Amino acid sequence: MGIIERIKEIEAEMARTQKNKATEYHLGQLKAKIAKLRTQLLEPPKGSAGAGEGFEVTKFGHGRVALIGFPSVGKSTLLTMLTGTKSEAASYEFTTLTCIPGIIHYNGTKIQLLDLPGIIEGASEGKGRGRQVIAVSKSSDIVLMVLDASKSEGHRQILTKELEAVGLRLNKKPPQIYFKRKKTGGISFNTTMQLTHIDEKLCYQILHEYKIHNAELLFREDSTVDDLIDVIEGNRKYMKCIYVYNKIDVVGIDDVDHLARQPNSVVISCNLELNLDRLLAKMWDAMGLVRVYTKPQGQQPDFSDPVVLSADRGGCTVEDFCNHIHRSLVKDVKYVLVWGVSSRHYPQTCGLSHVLQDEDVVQIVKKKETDEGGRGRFKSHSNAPARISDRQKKAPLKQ
Ligand SMILES: Nc1nc2c(ncn2[C@@H]2O[C@H](COP(=O)(O)OP(=O)(O)OP(=O)(O)O)[C@@H](O)[C@H]2O)c(=O)[nH]1
Ligand SMILES: [K+]
Ligand SMILES: [Mg+2]
Repeated sequence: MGIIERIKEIEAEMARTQKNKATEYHLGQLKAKIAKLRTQLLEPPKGSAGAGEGFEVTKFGHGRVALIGFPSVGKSTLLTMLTGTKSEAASYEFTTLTCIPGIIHYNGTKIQLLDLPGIIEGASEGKGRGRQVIAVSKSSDIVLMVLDASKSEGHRQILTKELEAVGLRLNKKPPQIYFKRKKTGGISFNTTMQLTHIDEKLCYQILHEYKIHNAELLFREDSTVDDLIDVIEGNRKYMKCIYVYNKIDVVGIDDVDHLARQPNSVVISCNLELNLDRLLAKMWDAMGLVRVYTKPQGQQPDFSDPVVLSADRGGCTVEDFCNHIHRSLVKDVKYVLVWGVSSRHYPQTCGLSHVLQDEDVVQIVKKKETDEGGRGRFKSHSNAPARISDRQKKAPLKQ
């Protein structure tokens, strides 16, 4: 029996089983069995180059966004509208057969948008080009799930289920469970609060299913069996997703209003060019990009070419900023001056661990540069230099 048949069989057994206190251990075990099989399914078949075969597109720009959706919801039309790159659109399904990249220029940054073939129910099991599409979406920073506003609302759940089946978790935080495998010592089970969905016995049973007999387990929130399985599997990807309801030109105003009020959702019409600016703004917020402008000593900041950082990709500290400019820079940095949202004074003297925010201006002061030299040139910025040297005397900067 193949893996997919085995998953189907267990799913059928779960559907047959009544949910109650007596069956909860058995159901938990079945869930773990399915999770294990799904992980097996994700491993590329022997001899192939991997699940994303034929779909690889070189990463470009400051972030990557994937368009996921059923066929003919308007993904290609949207790519063409937002990037100017022409991706063929037509009224028949499966017009797009591969991955087509375009670039969005927004807020001085470049964001790579990927058009993909439509996926269908069963994509996670390899139907259509599901596996390749999913591999590409996993490589992106956020997902735009494109939906047809005139079609069933159930499509959103079906797609979410497909993506969950391959380990993608949309708009969810990683479970607050500490889990560490050990060589010896048995299972240590601890919680910081009362658990209402899971108990010690069930945890042991799940761990047993994974043949884990020595581990440390600490629950920091009221977790579920699914949370525990996610943590044990360890291969889940947590991503932000915006639900994009397209074709609002063909539905009534009440429906549009209803869809627009769903969380993480935006309603658009490619045909009428409605609300695309709102979509871009939401996308920008979800990506959490941090633009940092470099200010050479004694000169105006360079606002044309920001260093773009991201908390999800590499981090947003001063150290990350320096590494972005040059790998060897960090060791020469004495401190930096920061103007902007993240600074308490204008400017604030900061060390490498300071976390920068969008549109901060940063000036690097290197170790060999004398304070004397800096002082003269800082004059245009009020009394900044005097404050800096005073503070330095009092509290040495943490590096
Ligand atoms: N009414 C209406 N039709 C639209 C809109 N956007 C796209 N369409 C139409 O929807 C059809 C499908 O558009 P595509 O862009 O090819 O859709 P797709 O999601 O890329 O489709 P596949 O590549 O086949 O998965 C085309 O006939 C488009 O003209 C819209 O905002 N309103
Ligand atoms: K189409
Ligand atoms: Mg298409």
